Amino acid sequence: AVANEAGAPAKPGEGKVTQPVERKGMIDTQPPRGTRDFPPEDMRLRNWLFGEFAAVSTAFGFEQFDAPVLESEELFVRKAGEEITEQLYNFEDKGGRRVALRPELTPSLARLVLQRGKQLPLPAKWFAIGQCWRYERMTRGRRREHYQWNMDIVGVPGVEAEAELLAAIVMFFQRVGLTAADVGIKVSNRKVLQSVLTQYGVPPESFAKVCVIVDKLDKLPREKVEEELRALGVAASTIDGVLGALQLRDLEALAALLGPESEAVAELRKLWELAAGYGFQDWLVFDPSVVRGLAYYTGTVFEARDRAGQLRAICGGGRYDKLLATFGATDNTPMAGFGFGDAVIVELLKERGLLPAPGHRVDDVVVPLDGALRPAAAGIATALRRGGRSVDLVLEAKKMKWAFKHAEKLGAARLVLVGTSEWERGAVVVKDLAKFEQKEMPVAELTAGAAPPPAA
Ligand SMILES: OCc1cccc(Br)n1
Repeated sequence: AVANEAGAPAKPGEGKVTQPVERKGMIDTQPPRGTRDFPPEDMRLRNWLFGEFAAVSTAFGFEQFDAPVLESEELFVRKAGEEITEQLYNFEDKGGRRVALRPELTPSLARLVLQRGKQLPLPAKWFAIGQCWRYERMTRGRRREHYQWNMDIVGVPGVEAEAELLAAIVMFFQRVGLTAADVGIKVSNRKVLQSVLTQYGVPPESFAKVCVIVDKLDKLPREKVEEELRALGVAASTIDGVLGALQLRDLEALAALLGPESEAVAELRKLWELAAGYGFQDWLVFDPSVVRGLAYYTGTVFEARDRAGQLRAICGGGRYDKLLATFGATDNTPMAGFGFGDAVIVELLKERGLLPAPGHRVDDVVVPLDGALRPAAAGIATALRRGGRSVDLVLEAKKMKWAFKHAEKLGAARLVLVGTSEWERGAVVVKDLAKFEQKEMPVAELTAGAAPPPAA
């Protein structure tokens, strides 16, 4: 810890960095609790995964945005008892401001939409890939950060938006080699729960809290859920009615329960019809027990799970038409979106043997065989780089044998040797490491593809 003047460990907020204490031994080289490093071999996998996220988002015509990881705490203070807000990574900064590391991206999106107001052409289709945080007591040893891919559609009231979002999720799964036999997407609609609660006379203001509690059904024993509902004032008979509705497993039974005028039934039927058009109906499972744990969902909700049910949700999302109103907006703007974390998907791909192992490789290794030729070698490397090649320029005096092994280790296609006698003839030696051929080549030929240097 950094000591303050008195030499005592600095207390939170007193973190003034003064004279570094005399260090006894090595610093702790591990990252902070609950966080991960991404050394190159892990960063290559992360770049591959994020590349797939971005490729799908682009295929759907979405634009990328980002916002600070640090947000005002007020963006996330909600009174619905959600785990995500109870584990907020929040603190007071040195200016006395209440701030938080974002636990999700949706509130930041809402803030940007409000910031733009009428200037934002609708519908807006935005995506982001951002690090999100939670502060969980390490008793459960779970991570405190993850990266989340979000896609959101602003300004489309119909389930056409949700169908497009589900199509993007399915395209991602297909791109990485998963099938509808591996993954199912459970779909429901919070209006199911809303209708049942209304039938039992539960006041609308309890709706969000009831959803957050009912969402715990697949994590907590039923009696614990019933206890939390009772504490909310939900009568035992209502709980039986609610839990009974959540056991339904087809739309016809739901229509029988909620009646032919039910909005939930109409929206779900429309969604299935659109899914058939896209061709991903096989991925969908109607499951009214899906409510999701975020208070602000108002309509469709969905989550993707491995069909074996061994893992936590791969991704989840839904419609949240009233979020802007909770931030003070006067008119409601329809919004729908999903969040897709970077952890469960990697576990699933690893289990299925679908995880790529992208290696580090370069196109060319350039090595001067004499120190006097180092400027020449640098010029060749620059020309090759301008021509789009990735080039490892050997920076120290090395023998050919070492350079050869180094080029092999880097998976290089060519080893370019800059030697005195060849250089005098305006040439270099190029070893093709795939064909095991070697030939002398004029520098002009080797660097022919190079773009001219930028105009001075
Ligand atoms: O999905 C909940 C969540 C939020 C922030 C960080 C982590 Br790890 N997990």
